[in-house]
Amino acid sequence: MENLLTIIVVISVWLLFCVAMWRIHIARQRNNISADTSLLITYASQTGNAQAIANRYAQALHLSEMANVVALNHLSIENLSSVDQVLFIVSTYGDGEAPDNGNLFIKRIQNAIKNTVKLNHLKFSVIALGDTGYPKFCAFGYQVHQSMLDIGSEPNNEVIAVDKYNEQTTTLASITPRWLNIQEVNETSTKTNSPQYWQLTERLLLNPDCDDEKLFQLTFTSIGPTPSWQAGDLIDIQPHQPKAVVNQWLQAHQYDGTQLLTYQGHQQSLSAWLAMRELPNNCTYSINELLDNLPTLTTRSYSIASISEQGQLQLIVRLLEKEENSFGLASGYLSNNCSVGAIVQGQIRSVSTHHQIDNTVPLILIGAGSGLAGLKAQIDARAYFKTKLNKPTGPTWLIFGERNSHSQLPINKYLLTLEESNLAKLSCAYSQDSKQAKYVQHILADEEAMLKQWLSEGAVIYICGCLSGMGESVHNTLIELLGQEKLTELQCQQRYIRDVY
Ligand SMILES: Cc1cc2nc3c(=O)[nH]c(=O)nc-3n(C[C@H](O)[C@H](O)[C@H](O)COP(=O)(O)O)c2cc1C
Repeated sequence: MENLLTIIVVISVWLLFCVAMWRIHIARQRNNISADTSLLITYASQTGNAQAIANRYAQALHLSEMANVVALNHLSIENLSSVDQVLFIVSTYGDGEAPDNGNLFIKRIQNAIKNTVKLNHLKFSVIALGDTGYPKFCAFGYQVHQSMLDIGSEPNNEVIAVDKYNEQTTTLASITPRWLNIQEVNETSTKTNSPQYWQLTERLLLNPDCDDEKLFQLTFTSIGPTPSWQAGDLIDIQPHQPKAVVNQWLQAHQYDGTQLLTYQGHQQSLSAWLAMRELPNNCTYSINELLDNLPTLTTRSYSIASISEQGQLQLIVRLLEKEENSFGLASGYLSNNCSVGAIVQGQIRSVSTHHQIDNTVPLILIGAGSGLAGLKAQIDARAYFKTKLNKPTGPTWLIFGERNSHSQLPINKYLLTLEESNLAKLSCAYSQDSKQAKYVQHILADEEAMLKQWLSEGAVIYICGCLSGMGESVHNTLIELLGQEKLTELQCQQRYIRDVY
């Protein structure tokens, strides 16, 4: 008996020792970029693409994500001094600007140059993500490249500019600089997702009988097991052309839409294939050349409005009306053309910078219109934490802008239930109601004292909605009220998070 007790005590002490050593090892990895690292991968990413690529490289090159991958704002001159090679993977945001987690880097390099620092020993490559639809294509990537030249580092190659990166269609091989030795990059082991399909089960118009652009809440269930995601994640939806557009195009170009075509192992009618393709005015391809030559429509990203624990995926989509009866491709597809019961292809994109919110601290949610999606997911996450897991949560303050205050509108009914069920303190700005239009930034200015009080209690600010207009006005108002320095400090502490598009 005594022997058995001794054995149990020895095993327990050994286990405790192992756990302690493991925790020390993890803590070290978190705090340090290891000194003997010769390659560092750094990313600046607003919506998760550049970060996902950085992690795919780390995986493919058998590097530690914790020790070798770092957000650009966390990359110090000392880190750069201690490595031989740096791979920058940076996207461009706003109007040719840096993503929020990379916006301190250029200044840091410029300051180092002023202090006569040189990084001559260092070689680097920049993979720049962007979209040619924006006037300043990959501008931030080019700025990073130039800054590194200015500080004396040697480029391995020109900037690799990637247009409309898509995890499903852009292979690592096609964007990898040659020196990284592509042989080592095992594509299949680093492909994270296979296509996901969702059935539309409900479409609810949130603002009926209004003159405004229509706002829809869409509910989907997953085909197959529900994948998991967190509040703050996005979904990349594959849009489809309206049927009438495909038929018109087929007729104009004299193709038979009913003809069955087999492509990449799947067979369906030409009409079905073309629904997902760009349809140019001039097209002289033979029917068998079409699928190799017409590009697939670019996916569109939407903030997810629910959490996976609810077992369904929700989106809140504003129908973009271009001219009478002509709609935005993706919003038209989701709001008009795709019938309830239809299957939609959509890939969840994890955005880890949106995840790091401690449920116990106060949360200030700010947004307008379809930005309700990202805010609702945060509220749902807190509600789940509080009611299902029985854990204490910090208070939530929702500052929200819509056009019409009519209390019978489903959107306003939803907002009121949040207050009634104590899920959030509510401050609404309605732009079309009062004599003087009111927007969310006006609420911030009116409630300056309360805003500062919440921040002094450790609040996180989370913004979701359109960047031009709401996002920029809120950003500028916060600078006026708090000062640029304080806002940068909040950003570095992950307490100012923007999910704006
Ligand atoms: C609000 C917004 C602004 C953008 N501005 C630019 C831009 O000025 N130039 C550009 O090349 N790409 C721009 N993009 C495209 C992104 O760089 C591109 O989608 C990229 O894949 C995003 O990568 P990330 O997820 O790592 O942030 C913008 C995207 C968004 C959502």
